[in-house]
Amino acid sequence: MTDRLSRDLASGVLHEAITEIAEAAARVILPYWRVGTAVETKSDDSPVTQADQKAEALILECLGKVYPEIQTVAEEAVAENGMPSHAADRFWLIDPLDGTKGFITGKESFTVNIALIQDGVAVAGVVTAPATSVSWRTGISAGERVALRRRFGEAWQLIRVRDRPADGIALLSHSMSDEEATRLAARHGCTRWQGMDSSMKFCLLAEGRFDAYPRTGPTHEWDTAAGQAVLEAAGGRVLASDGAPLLYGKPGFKNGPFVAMGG
Ligand SMILES: Nc1ncnc2c1ncn2[C@@H]1O[C@H](COP(=O)(O)O)[C@@H](OP(=O)(O)O)[C@H]1O
Ligand SMILES: [Mg+2]
Repeated sequence: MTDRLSRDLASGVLHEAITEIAEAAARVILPYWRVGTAVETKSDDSPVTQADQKAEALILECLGKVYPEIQTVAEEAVAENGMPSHAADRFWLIDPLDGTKGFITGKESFTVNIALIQDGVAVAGVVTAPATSVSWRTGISAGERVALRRRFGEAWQLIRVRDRPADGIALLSHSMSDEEATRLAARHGCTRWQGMDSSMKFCLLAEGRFDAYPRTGPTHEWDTAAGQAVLEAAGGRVLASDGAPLLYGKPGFKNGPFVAMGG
């Protein structure tokens, strides 16, 4: 394809554009953090705040201006209007505030997520952590896809997964008991583990600070796509239970179990 989106994807312009949008969304979210923001409950019992809704509205407006022809699948729009019946060949997956439970209790590990899916593959993505003003994204260097990190306003640094040490450390969702977590980490060759909310887990693997993120419980595709794009660009992998890379545009935009790995 030789349309503008394809050219922007190949040149790196698209990766920079979605990062600007994610960082603008972070600036919308931050005033709602640690101020006792009101919490509503969605029909699936998960929490939502004005921060989620306002950040998503900004992201959809900005993406619509830059790439008007591309389908968007976004967490709060789905909660409001239902799941789209199909996925286009190319579409955006958007989670304006991943880790909402941690956000509400004042923790730092909540993120803004935007990913471009092409033929089922997460080909570009940005994850931004408003509380610490850090972004991780895909980019293009010498024609190759790379992973980058920066604090807002600072220069981008290339990041890469580390070779797995003998005493690897797993990152795990908080949604399990300590016994389950220890067993799950050991099953993936890790002697230690740490609990963490949100897609930041993928990014810390991409930076080479941790080694595996196994997930047995359900997630939606917008929870994982941007993190997977960053991790793969840093040399890592995200595998579904069939051992193949996790793909997107599945029925109900739902993921089964997966394991994300560094080096
Ligand atoms: N039963 C379920 N079905 C689908 N997704 C679920 C789920 N339970 C939790 N999740 C997803 O897991 C995410 C939290 O992951 P983690 O535990 O790694 O922080 C939530 O993101 P949100 O906070 O955006 O709602 C939510 O979408
Ligand atoms: Mg989420």
